[in-house]
Amino acid sequence: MKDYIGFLREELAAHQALFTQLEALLPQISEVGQALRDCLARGGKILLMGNGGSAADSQHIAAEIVGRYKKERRGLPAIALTTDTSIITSVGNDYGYEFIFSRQVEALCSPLDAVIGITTSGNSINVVRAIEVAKEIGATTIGLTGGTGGKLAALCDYNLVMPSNVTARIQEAHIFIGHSVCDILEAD
Ligand SMILES: O=C(CO)[C@@H](O)[C@H](O)[C@H](O)[C@H](O)COP(=O)(O)O
Ligand SMILES: [Zn+2]
Repeated sequence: MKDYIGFLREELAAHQALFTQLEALLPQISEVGQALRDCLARGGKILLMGNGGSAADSQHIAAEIVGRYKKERRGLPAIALTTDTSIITSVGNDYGYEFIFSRQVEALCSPLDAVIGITTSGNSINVVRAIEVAKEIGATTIGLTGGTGGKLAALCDYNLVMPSNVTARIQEAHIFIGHSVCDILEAD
């Protein structure tokens, strides 16, 4: 019987190498956590978006914030812009897929808010457009990307660029960051 252990060992080694490099990003992760605390303290909310696995990450992080991560506390305001299939299909159908997030930012975002775009390439056009609209509104903008950071890197107030070109590895690091900022949001 064929086994996959050699392959898995390589995947694990690549994951571990990336996580070792995350040490260098801890100051930036801390800053983003503080920016999100400031957003909530001034009465803002957190909007998140991404495609595919990053859509799942957006929902996962919003659920931690609205519900509970580790601590008993009041619910905090966060919305994943990836969940309303009526909005996504109508805006996608009537205006185009590239507008599915920007239209929601236009409708829901205030200058008090923070908007988090999650894209491993940094180039998903629907995320890029949404961040552009968030900037016009005056919200705090945060990009979680990989590789070179793509188009998003030039746009956001805070850019967390994972030092990898492999989508799966970048996503694994993104969810570590999502959990880390939840830790910071729940800190005393
Ligand atoms: O989860 C994965 C791959 O691990 C995929 O669903 C992946 O998220 C999709 O291909 C996305 O469309 C990639 O978009 P992006 O990360 O470049 O913005
Ligand atoms: Zn994935």
